[in-house]
Amino acid sequence: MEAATVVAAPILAADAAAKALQKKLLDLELPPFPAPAKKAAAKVVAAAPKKKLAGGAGGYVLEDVPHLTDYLPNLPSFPNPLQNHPAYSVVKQYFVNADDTVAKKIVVHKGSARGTHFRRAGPRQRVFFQPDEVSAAIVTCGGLCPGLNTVIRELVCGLHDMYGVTSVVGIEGGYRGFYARNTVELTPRSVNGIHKRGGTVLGTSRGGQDTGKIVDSIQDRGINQVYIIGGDGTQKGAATIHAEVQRRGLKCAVVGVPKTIDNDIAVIDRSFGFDTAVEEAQRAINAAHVEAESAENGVGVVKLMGRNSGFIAMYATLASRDVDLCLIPESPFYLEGKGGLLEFAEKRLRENGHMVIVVAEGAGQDVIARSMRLADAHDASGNKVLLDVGLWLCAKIKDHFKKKANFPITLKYIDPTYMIRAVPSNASDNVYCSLLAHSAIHGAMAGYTGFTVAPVNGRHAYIPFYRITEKQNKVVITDRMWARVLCSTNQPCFLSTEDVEKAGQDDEEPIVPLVEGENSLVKAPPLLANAGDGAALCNGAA
Ligand SMILES: Nc1ncnc2c1ncn2[C@@H]1O[C@H](COP(=O)(O)OP(=O)(O)OP(=O)(O)O)[C@@H](O)[C@H]1O
Ligand SMILES: O=P(O)(O)OC[C@H]1O[C@](O)(CO)[C@@H](O)[C@@H]1O
Ligand SMILES: [Mg+2]
Repeated sequence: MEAATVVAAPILAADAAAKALQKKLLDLELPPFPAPAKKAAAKVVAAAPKKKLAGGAGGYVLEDVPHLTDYLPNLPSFPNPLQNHPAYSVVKQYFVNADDTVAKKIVVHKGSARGTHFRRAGPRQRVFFQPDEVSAAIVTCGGLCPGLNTVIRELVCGLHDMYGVTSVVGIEGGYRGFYARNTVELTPRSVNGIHKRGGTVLGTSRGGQDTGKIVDSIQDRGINQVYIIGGDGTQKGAATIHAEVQRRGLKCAVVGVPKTIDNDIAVIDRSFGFDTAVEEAQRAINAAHVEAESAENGVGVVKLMGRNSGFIAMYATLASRDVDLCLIPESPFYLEGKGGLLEFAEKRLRENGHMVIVVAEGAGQDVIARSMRLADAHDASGNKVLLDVGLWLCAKIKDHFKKKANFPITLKYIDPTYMIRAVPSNASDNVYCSLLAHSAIHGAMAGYTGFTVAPVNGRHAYIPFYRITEKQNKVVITDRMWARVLCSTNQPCFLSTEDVEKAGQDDEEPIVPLVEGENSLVKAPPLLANAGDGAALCNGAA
């Protein structure tokens, strides 16, 4: 059962809309919390999340996150110990204002509603945990990602250095570690230097998410802050853990820290480790380019990670500028015939004598499955096991040119998939991970729970789990960023009008093209006035 969603009202009808909204929100109040239950008897089935919405003038909507006092109304609060911390005492406005929020959408028009906002992350004046009362646990789940160790380190050190928390344990081997393994004690000393290593010192896994047993373990061990680092699957697991913790009436903050090399988590700006992965991918693309350039009709093929979302391939392509063709899961392609991949490869080789192809591992899965008549297989977490698009593509290209008289090619295949995620995070990801960990700690100490922390439009925010898990972040192929890729590679877009229409169907808000004099504020300069063809093609680039 899902609570009603509030629709943002236009700014012109602000007051009336706000009143109607307030009335709706009153109806959405959480029901009184049931008496604390002991343990779940059988398998836990998560209830649909109750949305916590607050409305304001001009169609403003706050999609708030749960707070421990929602179901434990008499919890005492304490002054934040940070205000006596020598490092922070000089900061003029260290605590965020109680009503600070972060806008989901920052490009607006004169008549736009203010729209969805999230609670701003950061330290609060009052906290709901005494330092010596906190018993924190950290777990990492899903695939590896650069920066995991940095987040672990900063959670331990941040809790210790900012709030004086000394009891932190690590759960080993992902979700199943809660009930199948002992915990490891984490201290600033034991985690010192781990940020310089790839992987996760806690270990990770897929599958094994048994909510009942996990919450039993949380309850039995007296854990009252859980930091869960992982991707979309992990955040879904965290949502069910939070729902069960709340059902049992436990004073335990459940905090999600989003991790995904694929950058496939919705709403947030980008996920940690992504920057490092793109940088690492450059090394493989460079190698492919060198190999291709040095051979007669050299073809370099690089396969990069990206199960359902092609961000790594897209950004690596844009960064490199040596790529002739970028294939991602979101953009279908075909091999044979007019406008197909093989025709393009032939043309590019005739023009340049070499070419580089970057392919995301999730690209072309339908085409391969059809050609091989294979049944779906899934991993322990339920993710589809991918067919090897890299090997398949190489075989198809080789076959094609073998049949051509006087067109010998030299093809080199580079598969650096695990190499780009098993490295330590770079400097920018390290700073990002540190801030993320701090924001997570401030939220938990302030009593917030059931949230994922991440930057939204450059500001850290607390985002309800349902917002993060309801859909995956994907490359929008009708957006300007993908156009920039096509513009830089000059590859065919492979799309029919039907494909383009279908691609636009998932867009959250309908795109209204600006028409000069009608809905545009500024009279647009004529295209090509001061620019070359390239600039006109990429017109509108932000
Ligand atoms: N719908 C779900 N509900 C509860 N738990 C889930 C769900 N989906 C996945 N999980 C659990 O979350 C953990 C991680 O999931 P998964 O293997 O899909 O990786 P992820 O967190 O999505 O990270 P990534 O995809 O970046 O590797 C696993 O232990 C899995 O069992
Ligand atoms: O082989 P594993 O560990 O299941 O991970 C592979 C998957 O994990 C990811 O790196 C996401 O974390 C995907 O890009 C990739 O498909
Ligand atoms: Mg995932």
